[in-house]
Amino acid sequence: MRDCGGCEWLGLPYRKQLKRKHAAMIELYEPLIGRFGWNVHVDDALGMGPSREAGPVTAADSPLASPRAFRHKASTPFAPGPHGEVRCGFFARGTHTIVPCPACPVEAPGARELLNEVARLASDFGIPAYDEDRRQGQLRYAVLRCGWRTNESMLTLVTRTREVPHLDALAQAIAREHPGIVTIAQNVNPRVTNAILGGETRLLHGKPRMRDQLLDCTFEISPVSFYQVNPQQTEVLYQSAIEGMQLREGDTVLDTYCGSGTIGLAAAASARANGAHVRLIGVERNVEGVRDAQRNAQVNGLEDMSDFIARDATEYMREAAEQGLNVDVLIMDPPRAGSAPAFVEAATTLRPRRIVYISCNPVTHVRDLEQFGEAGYRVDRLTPVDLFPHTTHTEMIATLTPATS
Ligand SMILES: C[S@@+](CC[C@H](N)C(=O)[O-])C[C@H]1O[C@@H](n2cnc3c(N)ncnc32)[C@H](O)[C@@H]1O
Repeated sequence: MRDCGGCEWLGLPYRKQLKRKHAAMIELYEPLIGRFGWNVHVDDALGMGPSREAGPVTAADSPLASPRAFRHKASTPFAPGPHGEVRCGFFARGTHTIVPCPACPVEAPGARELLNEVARLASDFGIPAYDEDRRQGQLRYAVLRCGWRTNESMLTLVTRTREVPHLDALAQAIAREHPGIVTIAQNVNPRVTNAILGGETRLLHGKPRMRDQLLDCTFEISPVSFYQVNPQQTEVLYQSAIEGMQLREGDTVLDTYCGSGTIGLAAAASARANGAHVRLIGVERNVEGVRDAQRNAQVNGLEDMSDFIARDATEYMREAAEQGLNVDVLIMDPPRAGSAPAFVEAATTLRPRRIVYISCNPVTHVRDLEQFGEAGYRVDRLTPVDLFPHTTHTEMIATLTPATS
């Protein structure tokens, strides 16, 4: 199982993992804190507790169980076997050699087994797996999303071309065996690339989106929209981010890099539950994500107070700064590359009362926070959240306010 190349810290006690992550974040953020003289320290890492109800744990808690079955997204590449059969598992690091994986302890129960069954059925239907070296064959990847608070799941079969003989029959066979799979989609990726998904998606079975729930909101997610992989810890992340927003009646909240709208909508719903009504604007460049966000606003009864816009976030911010848009609270959650200097410049021109900056890459986080520091913002809170137990990755939340406030 360890041949898969994932979960490099699986053998390390969870307490030690959390301590290491905390120590690594202190080392990374201390020069930044020192440079601006901010009165802030890096909080203890919020680790994964035994359940949602029990809440997060830190290294100080006892006992600390090692998290299991927390990844609600599982994927596999496919490759042809010596007899033309479809093989699946993980690519051995740096190669196109498939390492089989009968079961995975960190994925949702049954997820890996289902992906293995897809490979077996594809072999039975004679659908050829894609050969990365020869660039021939059809079936490239399968991506499975499993609901956390629902029993729904969604399977995406990624193929090299649109026309694939027997693909519909494969989808129907999977659906018959697994009624919980409410969506089976085909995604077409003809490119020579390491990216899993291509630009075209079509429905093979069921409904276009699956449903899940986070922080008492319901979210519909389509096959190509972003949705966090560890829902229990996503709630911890969002809850901590919402606390940092300190929303007030009448606030305008701008949720940038908003994916399917999950953070902003959860924040608006939480404010509403506390009697405060906010206006929400979400910006995301993935059109499918924006469509999901608009539906999610409706599903949660927030459509009258929210707008979602399909745009590049930096372009949107530049225009918003030129037009003097009123923004009270800014949420940022960019991909690993971080934000852009022009985004940060526009954000500081808009001068929101609070900025909550979530990052899956602390290195680019520090880089962007430095620019905020130079433009007159200070960091008031720095919280690591362990979204990815057993790996070296740490998610960070920074809360910023204008230094003169
Ligand atoms: C880390 S995800 C965060 C999504 C969402 N906040 C959540 O919690 O599910 C980053 C998102 O930024 C989007 N994105 C990446 N670059 C962007 C850009 N230049 N402008 C707007 N959105 C972008 C991606 O499509 C993705 O949905």
